[in-house]
Order: sequence, then structure tokens, then C-alpha cells
Amino acid sequence: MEVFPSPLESAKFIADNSKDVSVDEEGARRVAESLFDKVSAADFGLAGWKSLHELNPQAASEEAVDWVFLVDTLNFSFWSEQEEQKYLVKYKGKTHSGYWSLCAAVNRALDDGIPITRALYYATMTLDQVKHVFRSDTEVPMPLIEERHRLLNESGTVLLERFGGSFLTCVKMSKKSKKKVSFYKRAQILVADTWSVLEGKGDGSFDDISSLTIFADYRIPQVLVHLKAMKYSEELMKKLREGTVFHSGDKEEVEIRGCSIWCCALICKHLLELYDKKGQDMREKINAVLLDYYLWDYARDHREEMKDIPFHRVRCIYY
Ligand SMILES: Nc1nc2c(c(CN[C@H]3C=C[C@H](O)[C@@H]3O)cn2[C@@H]2O[C@H](COP(=O)(O)O)[C@@H](O)[C@H]2O)c(=O)[nH]1
Repeated sequence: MEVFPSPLESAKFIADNSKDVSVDEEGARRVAESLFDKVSAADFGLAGWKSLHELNPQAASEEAVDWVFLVDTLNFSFWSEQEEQKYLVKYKGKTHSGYWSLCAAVNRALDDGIPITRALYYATMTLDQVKHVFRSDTEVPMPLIEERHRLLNESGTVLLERFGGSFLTCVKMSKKSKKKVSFYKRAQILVADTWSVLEGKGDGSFDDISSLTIFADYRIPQVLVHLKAMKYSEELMKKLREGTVFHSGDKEEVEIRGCSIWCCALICKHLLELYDKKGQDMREKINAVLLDYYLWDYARDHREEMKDIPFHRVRCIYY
């Protein structure tokens, strides 16, 4: 069977050979220095996954793990063709967009008594039921709703056939190590969110969580360019500004995602070295997962300031 290089080896190879995207080592060092004081704050750590995000489950129960599995099965492609025409979900008096609209729709369904996080339910959901659960509060439907329906049926069926319908059973079988994940961003974020919802304890005490990379979506590249840790060629910037829709595997997409992973690995390395110089071993507090969560939240909170940095558009189920 063909053995793929790990995400980190892939990222280094891409960064070393990239033409339109470059990692700025000095920029990465400056970002690490700017994060120095933040990483010791409580909400930079694992606790932030719950304390900073009211839509995330606050328990560490089997139901909470089921919630993570369902959400990460559908955790992709929320960008809209027109910024002003977006899929939005109103929940408990707030209007949510992007990834959070997915979480709001799931929580709305649970409040309505729909067992949306149970594999027994979503394995046989009809397309109309999926459309109802993920209905929009605007004219714009959730993107790729047919693919989401197929993925729900598929993943629900596998969970029932191989793990008795419980993702926690799958986690227990992984013997407290993260799954051998290949480049797919969704597999890595599922491991990370499972680690987070279980608060890194018990079945979620993955002792090799630090070997995960950041999750190469379409927001992390945007914030790395905004923070000047990564650069695009003028030619690529022009394509991005024109709203070019790329396809999975296009050179530009692979360079953007690979360089993002490598850039964040450098930021982590520099952060650990800064603390090491002060005699502090911060390997429990600094890893790609926590850096990713911080940068992703930063991107969401600084949407306005980042509006001149385009994000790359690929309509796919991978991120
Ligand atoms: N790299 C990375 N990508 C992430 C996440 C999350 C959600 N995780 C949060 C939940 C609890 C934790 O505290 C995390 O903060 C979603 N995405 C991706 O972003 C895109 C959606 O963006 P927008 O359209 O702006 O909502 C889409 O590709 C989606 O797959 C992350 O954490 N890291």
C-alpha cells in the first residue's frame, strides 16, 4: 500500500518548492514573539475550546463526543459567492455565519427534539430532513447540502456497522493515540476537537496530540498573510482578488495549504524556543492545535481588518 508523507513532511516539501506562496521565516518569528504573552493565558489552552465558544458542548460526555463527530463530518465549505448573500442561522437571539452557523443549526435541531447527533438517526436521514435541519434564515441555503446528506448517511452507516453507532467507541479503540491521519484536514480537526471536548482527559488523553499540524482550511492562510508570516505572489494575489474558484489539487491550492501548515510549524518552533530560553518547557501548552484554534478565532474576530486579504475559494468537502 502506498505510504503518504505525513502532513508535516508534505508541508515542508511544498514550502521548499512553492512558486506563488512563500513562508516568511522572519515574519513567523515576529508572530511567535507577538503571541509570547498570550500562550500562557488560560483561554489559549484547551479550556478555551469551551470557555470561548458558547455553541460548543460544555460537557465531556459521550453525547458531547457524538456532537463533535457530527459537526466535524460537516465542517467544510461555508464561504459564500457574494459576501452580502450568506447562509445564516438565528439561534437563541444571535445570528451565526460560517462554521458557527453549522453549530447553531445542530443545536437548534437538538432543542427541537431531533436526535441529529445520533448515528442511528443521520445514517438514514432523507435529503428533505437534512434540508430542514440545516435550513437558512436567509435566501441562501447551506452550500453542498446534497454532499452533506451523502456524508451523513455514509458516516452514520460506518459508525453503526463498525463502532456500534458511537464515535467514543472508535476513540477508545485508538488506544489514546490520535488516528494515523493523512493530509485530510477534517480527520485532524476531528481528533483535535475530540481531544478538546474530552478536555484532554480519560479517553481523550492523546499523548501524541502534538504531532498534529494545523488544519489547512481557507481562513488560516488568510490570517497568516495578514500577519505577514506568509506571502502570495502578485500573480496569485490577482487571481484571489478576482474571486477565482480553484479546484482541489490545483497547484495554487496545494501551495497555499502546504505553506500554511509549514508556517505554523515554524511559529510553534519559535514560541517553544522563546520559552526554552527562559528555562520554561511549554510543550504541554504550545502545539499546532492550540495555535490553530487561536489563529482561527483571531481571523473571525478581525474579519473587518482582514477584508483586503482574499481567501482562496475551492468548493469541496475537504475543508
Ligand atoms: N483551521 C481551522 N479551520 C476551522 C476551524 C473551525 C472551527 N473550530 C472551532 C470550534 C471550536 C474551536 O474552538 C475552534 O475555534 C472551522 N474551520 C474551518 O474554517 C472554515 C469556516 O470558516 P468561516 O467561513 O469563517 O466560518 C471551514 O473550512 C471550516 O472547516 C478551526 O478551529 N481551525
